[in-house]
Amino acid sequence: MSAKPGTSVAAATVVGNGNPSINDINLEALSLSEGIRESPVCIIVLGMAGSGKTTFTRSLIQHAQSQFNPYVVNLDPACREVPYAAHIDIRDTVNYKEVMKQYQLGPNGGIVTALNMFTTKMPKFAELVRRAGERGHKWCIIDTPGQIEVFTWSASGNIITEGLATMFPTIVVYVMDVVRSTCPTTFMSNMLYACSILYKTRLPFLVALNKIDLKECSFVQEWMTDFEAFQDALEKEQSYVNNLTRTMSLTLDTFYENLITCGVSAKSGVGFSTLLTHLLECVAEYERDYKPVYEKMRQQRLAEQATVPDPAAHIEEAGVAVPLGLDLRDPVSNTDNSVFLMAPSLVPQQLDAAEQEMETDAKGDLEDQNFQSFVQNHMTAQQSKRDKQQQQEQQN
Ligand SMILES: Nc1nc2c(ncn2[C@@H]2O[C@H](COP(=O)(O)OP(=O)(O)OP(=O)(O)O)[C@@H](O)[C@H]2O)c(=O)[nH]1
Repeated sequence: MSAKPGTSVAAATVVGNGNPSINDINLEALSLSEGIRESPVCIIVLGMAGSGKTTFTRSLIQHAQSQFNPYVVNLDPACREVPYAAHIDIRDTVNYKEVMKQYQLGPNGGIVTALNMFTTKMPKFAELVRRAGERGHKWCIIDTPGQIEVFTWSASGNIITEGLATMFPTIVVYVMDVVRSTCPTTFMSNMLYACSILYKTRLPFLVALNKIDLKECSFVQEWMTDFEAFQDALEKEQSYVNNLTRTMSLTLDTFYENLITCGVSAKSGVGFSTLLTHLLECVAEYERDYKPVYEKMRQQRLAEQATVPDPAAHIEEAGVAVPLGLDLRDPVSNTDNSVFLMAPSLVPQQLDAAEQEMETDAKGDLEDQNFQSFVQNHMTAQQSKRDKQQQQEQQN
């Protein structure tokens, strides 16, 4: 099922290949200077590729619909289709394939750059989320790209997360595939990743143990709470990293203590009513422990924005631009095919099958004609050669 066209965030000018900064978000201009709003609560859905983020987002929307009327955002520029109706869809703003083509990038570079470009529209994005809150959307659910590191370790992921957290209550849901975590070492690496995201985002964190229709998640919860049980599981595995895993599990003890986990099946919808309760706990946690920190951050930003230095004043300190190894050009300003703002109706359509066939036929005809004239020329040349030979023989 494909989503209905979302709202396009692009409207402003193109900024090179995207050079966003959190300071670009002018809080005063966004009518967000009064303080962190109560709603919508932003729920950022993260997880390893294939863990079930998109399916989870769809289920969460369904379960939260009546109570929280979620506003939905898709930030994965590379997905072909999403199984829910997104209010904002990055694919309506940035043409990921065109980004790859124009900047000569591979798939991951394309996603990062597309996200960077989207982030240059962060003020507009924040404004849309604010207005959604005023229209009665109590939650804003944000689905992120398949490649988790693209979001968690990129400047733009950081700007989006931090930007939202300084304007709205924000929490992170980490979707974990329980089926893939049955091996203690894989479980441990997944947990280390979750832990690193927690430290990086500094936001309330909920682990959704997904796919419990395929595998019960009690073993994961047991490994988190009972060190001996995890050691026993580890003993059964012959791996050279066992010692490291053992040490890590001890280190993560404190992390587990404060972690909220919930078993769900994004496919069947099992566990979602409990998950909603946990999400509300996370919101309370944000209000209690995190809001003061982010409130302080926003005050600092407001103060910084009030005293914006004149860039011209520091012109002498500016360095000299060094050309990059790659030929990174600004996107061609071409109305036919720009990387920015490709609302579905504006995207140059692929030729349909009939048109392609006609084009192929026309090409075929031309090739035929060329070939015929080549043969004709060849034969004429041969004939004139033979005539010349005959003339010479007659003269002799
Ligand atoms: N059995 C079962 N399958 C699931 C569940 N959740 C997701 N899946 C399947 O897992 C696969 C990946 O799901 P997606 O929702 O696309 O996962 P994703 O994390 O968004 O994937 P990427 O964005 O491509 O990384 C799909 O085949 C889903 O049908 C679940 O709860 N149970």
